[in-house]
Amino acid sequence: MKLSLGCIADDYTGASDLANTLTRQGLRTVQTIGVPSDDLALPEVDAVVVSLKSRSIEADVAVDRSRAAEKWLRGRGAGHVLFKICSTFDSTDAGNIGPVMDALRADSGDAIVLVTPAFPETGRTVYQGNLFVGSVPLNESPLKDHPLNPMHDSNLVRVLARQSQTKVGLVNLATLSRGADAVRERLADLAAKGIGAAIIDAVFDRDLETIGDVALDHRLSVGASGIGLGLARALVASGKVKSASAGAASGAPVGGPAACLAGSCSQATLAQIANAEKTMAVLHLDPEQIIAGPGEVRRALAWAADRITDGPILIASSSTPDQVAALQSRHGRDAAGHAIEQAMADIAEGLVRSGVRRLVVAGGETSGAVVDRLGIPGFLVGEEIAAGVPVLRAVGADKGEMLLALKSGNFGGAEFFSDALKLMR
Ligand SMILES: Nc1ncnc2c1ncn2[C@@H]1O[C@H](COP(=O)(O)OP(=O)(O)O)[C@@H](O)[C@H]1O
Ligand SMILES: O=C(O)[C@H](O)C(=O)COP(=O)(O)O
Repeated sequence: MKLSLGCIADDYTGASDLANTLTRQGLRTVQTIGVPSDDLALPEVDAVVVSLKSRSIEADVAVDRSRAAEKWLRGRGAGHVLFKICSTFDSTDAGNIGPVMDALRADSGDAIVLVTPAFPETGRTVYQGNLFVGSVPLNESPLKDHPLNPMHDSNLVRVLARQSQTKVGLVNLATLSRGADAVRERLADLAAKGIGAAIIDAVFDRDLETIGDVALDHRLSVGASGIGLGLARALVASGKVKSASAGAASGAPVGGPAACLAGSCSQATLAQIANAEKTMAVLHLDPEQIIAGPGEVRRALAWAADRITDGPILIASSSTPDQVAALQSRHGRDAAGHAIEQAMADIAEGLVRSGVRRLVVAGGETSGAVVDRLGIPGFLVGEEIAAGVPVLRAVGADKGEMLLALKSGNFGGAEFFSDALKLMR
């Protein structure tokens, strides 16, 4: 297998988001969980997206795991590696985008790295280096209340510079609008001044195509699904990849009971949970009881056992920002987050043990905990449920056929949970 594109994603929902984009742009793509073991039978693909749960861990561990993934991808022929981060640049001043980028840039030999989280299809645009979520700057969006990575500065040149060892520059929209050669000239100017990374503006998909053209001159880029779209279109346009049908990975229906787990506390997910109350049984977990001990997991599994054969269920730990802040003040941000992630994994394990083979998970860190606990080594990309969220068909799992959807906290429409289950048969 000789890859045309290797990708390292810092969370599992972001990985499936990118795998979805690449697939729809005609790249045969597989999403792996971690660096695949040699005995994992991978299909002939153009791109591999290695999912890591590295967004919110210690920076040095994130660097080590990302470099191991890069080594595996380069070893299978990937001339270009995309470090996939969140379209809302989820990170803190302690990292991990900057430290991982610095390490991968050193490995790649690139003088300068293009960086953009733009993903216009989901309302993520960058102008003068400032990230907008819909019509508001990042620091005025719901991401300011993220439980683990609250975002308080929309200026990504500043944000990345605080995390990185290298100086960070800007390629603005005016330069981008003059085309790929103008971007190349700007990058050369910045690199000549010792600047090792450049935030690049992007507002429309056509901007991403220009970025993708230029990015392929390099061995590394950093960004979200938008730059993935640009890279994919550039690979196809250059003839380096023969565009495959954008069709979903098909397979036999899985059937059986279906369940949804929500650990995301995003505004979008809270609304989706409220809407799901109209179509399925919903259990709201008590976060305090989760932290207190295993009783809340046992209660959830007993609740599920009474209902799972009657129709889909949803179990949510999600709370409002004020409730999240109060819990964190009592127990600590990381401790609370970890405890709840592990409880969701316990519940997922119990549901699968009881026969669930169709599982929707809302939240990137939550998805990481759940998928790791289920021991699923990889996914094929199925139909798109909503922008950035595909149906995933597990490959290599020891539990037989499974369908999952790993929903980025901020993605999906109002009826996402029922929309997903309609496509997960
Ligand atoms: N009620 C709650 N209070 C505090 N933290 C919570 C609560 N429910 C979930 N969490 C934690 O919040 C974090 C949500 O992150 P994640 O799953 O990545 O969602 P998103 O995709 O919205 O970022 C996880 O660490 C999760 O365990
Ligand atoms: O928003 C994106 O680019 C990705 O889908 C992503 O990284 C989502 O992360 P989340 O933690 O699930 O919001």
